[in-house]
Amino acid sequence: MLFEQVCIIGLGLIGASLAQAIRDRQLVGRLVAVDRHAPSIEAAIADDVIDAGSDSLFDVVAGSDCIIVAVPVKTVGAVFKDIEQTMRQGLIEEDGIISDVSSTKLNVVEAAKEVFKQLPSGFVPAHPIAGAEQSGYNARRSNLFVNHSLIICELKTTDPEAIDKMANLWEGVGATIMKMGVEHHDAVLAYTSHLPHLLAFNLVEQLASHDDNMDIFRYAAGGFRDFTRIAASDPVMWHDIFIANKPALINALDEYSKYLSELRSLIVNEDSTQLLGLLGRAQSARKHFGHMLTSTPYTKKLTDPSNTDNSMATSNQASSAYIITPSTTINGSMTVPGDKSISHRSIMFGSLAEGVTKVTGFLEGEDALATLQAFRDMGVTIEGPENGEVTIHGVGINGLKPSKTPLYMGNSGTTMRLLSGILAAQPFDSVLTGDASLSKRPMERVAKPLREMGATLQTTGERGTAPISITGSDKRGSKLQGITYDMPVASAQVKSCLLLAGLWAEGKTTVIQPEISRDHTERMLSAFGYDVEVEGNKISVVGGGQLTACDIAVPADISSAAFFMVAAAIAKDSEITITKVGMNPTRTGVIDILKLMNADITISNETFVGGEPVADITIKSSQLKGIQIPEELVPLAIDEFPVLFIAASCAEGQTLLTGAKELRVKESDRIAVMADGLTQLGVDCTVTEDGIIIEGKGGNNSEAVFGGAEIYSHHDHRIAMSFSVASLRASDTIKIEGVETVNTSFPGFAELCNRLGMNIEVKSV
Ligand SMILES: O=C(O)C1=C[C@@H](OP(=O)(O)O)[C@@H](O)[C@H](O)C1
Ligand SMILES: C=C(OP(=O)(O)O)C(=O)O
Repeated sequence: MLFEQVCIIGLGLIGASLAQAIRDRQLVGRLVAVDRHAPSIEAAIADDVIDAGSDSLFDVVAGSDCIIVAVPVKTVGAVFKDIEQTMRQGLIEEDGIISDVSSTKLNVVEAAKEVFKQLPSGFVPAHPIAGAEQSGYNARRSNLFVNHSLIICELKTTDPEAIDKMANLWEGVGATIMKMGVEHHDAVLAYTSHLPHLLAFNLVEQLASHDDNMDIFRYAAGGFRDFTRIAASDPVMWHDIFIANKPALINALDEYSKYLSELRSLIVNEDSTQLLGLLGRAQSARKHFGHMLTSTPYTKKLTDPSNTDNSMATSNQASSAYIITPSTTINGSMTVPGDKSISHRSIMFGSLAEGVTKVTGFLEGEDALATLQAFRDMGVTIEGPENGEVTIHGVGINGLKPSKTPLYMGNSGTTMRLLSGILAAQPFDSVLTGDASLSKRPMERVAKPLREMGATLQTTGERGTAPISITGSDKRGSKLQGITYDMPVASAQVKSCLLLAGLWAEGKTTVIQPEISRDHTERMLSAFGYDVEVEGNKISVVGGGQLTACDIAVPADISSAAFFMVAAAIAKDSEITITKVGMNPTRTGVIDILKLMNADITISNETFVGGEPVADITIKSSQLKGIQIPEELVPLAIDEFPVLFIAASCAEGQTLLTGAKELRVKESDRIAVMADGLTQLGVDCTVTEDGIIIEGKGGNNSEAVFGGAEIYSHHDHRIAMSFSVASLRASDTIKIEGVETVNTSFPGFAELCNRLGMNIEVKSV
């Protein structure tokens, strides 16, 4: 039993629901209640909700080790006086718990100070974020608090044990505990609850006072009804709350008036770009705030987006799994989603350009959506995405505004590293955060050269990792300087970060890459009319130029196509054609490697779309052989190695990969994680410092190579998709946990696999 006897004062909706919830779950020894309204007490006794009750505290309180005050805020002070007297009379212990459920907290704490002089050590101010338009004993619901937050305001004077006990009681009735300071509580509630209620009452009042109010109400459709639902709440209660939380509410109201008059002038001036920007930002913030809070994907449907404050999911929780039963062949013609690298850059360049950029084929996956959201947060008006179409109203090279909140990059290394370059050059400060996987990836590789350019930024994570905190040039007082940087690793992200910073730097910024890496930044700079000098592995830009909007057609992503290329090659009697795939020569390493492994690949319909080569790729069942992978191909196939390891397992003989240390710092350590999974599936492999040796089990495409296993994705989309492909040569079921991450680059992956002949069942876990 949590308490011997709990005494609830006030059997309104909250008090009665709490009593019923405690009773149903048998959490305490005895339950008594006080209410001035005798019928409520009588009913509660008759319904066996309480053991005893009265209209006077003095009749029933004796022996209570916990008192919960659930009366209107205005009367809390008077109730405290009664409680103080019962203490003095020795009816209850002085160190017993006294708690409340009031919507405002500063006034409750003040009232307690006034009555008790010294705040009792058992005083635990609490507030359940739950309610309904109905009030009174008869509206009670035993499940009212399930999955709702309960805020405890911690006071220095409160005994931590008392806080724990109250937290246990509320958890017992299903609530999720949150803790915050008293002032903060009142300010937060003023914005999230009190202001919306006030506005709802106000709008109904405004419409009701029109002469033609009946017509207005008769024709008022969903908008009015939705917006004003809460105006049906108890006026006395809300009157008391508004007065009790006056300072914080007035503050919120003043800010609201400012926003409203700005919105008014946008309409008066018919300023479409700004108006659309404001509405678009608000829409996406409303759509995504739940995802941001819970660190769940943008593309995942939340059951009740308005209710996410109650489900503080941790970002690395696996929420869905693939259960894959073996299949043997895969056939058909298909397209895969848009290129991730190009989609990111289309938003970045479009935002920084003068004019309107129209993007088609945009990848509506988590990573690219994180980039899009970040630029919206920095004041850019972006329409869409709708069927891959995005319209970006560029703000010009100096038009970004500081985000009001830290910029959340989700799982996307590309977003974080490229944005670091852009933001290091802005006049304002920024903070960049990411999910648990991104927060482990090295960020000093961009921070260090940016500092050489004169930027001020810190990787505030444990080991040179995110969050990244960037100080704007206004505070720093100097512009970035162009540098020549010899890159220690062949990374397109580092290269792009520095070239982007170079757009604002004084003089020339040159990056020298040890090996060729993807060149989408260079190509897109040219497409937006910015001069880029490319001499072999040396790329330079001169700061101070402008970007001019242009239309971008994003080709299909060869990194996504790679899964189906390997799938068709390792399966029997299979043939797949993937149409309009981006064939940028800095990305086609996967084709070269598969060809060296003897894969039957044909390229057709070669053409150019928006400055990038594209073609159809046809691949048939192949007798693959193991090879030593040429090191110069590594950066050109960097994201395709997980699935190439599946191909190597199905090849005849050994495959040796070297010079691929970079794989260890992707969304997961792709060498270690793939090796673990392959071993689980029965493939021999040896991990080396910069690569892997895989003993192919090859031979006949009709024979199984892999057994069954349960594999964890480690929050890495490419790991999840690669092991899915293995099911085409597996003898048993492969279960992959944590597949929600597939949405970062390939929404619709499982559906497409199934259409082509595989057996993937998606399960929520
Ligand atoms: O610039 C880009 O768009 C990317 C570059 C590569 O990363 P590195 O630059 O770290 O190799 C790649 O792995 C990533 O998926 C996308
Ligand atoms: C490494 C990848 O992406 P990023 O670095 O952008 O997270 C990837 O998509 O495989």
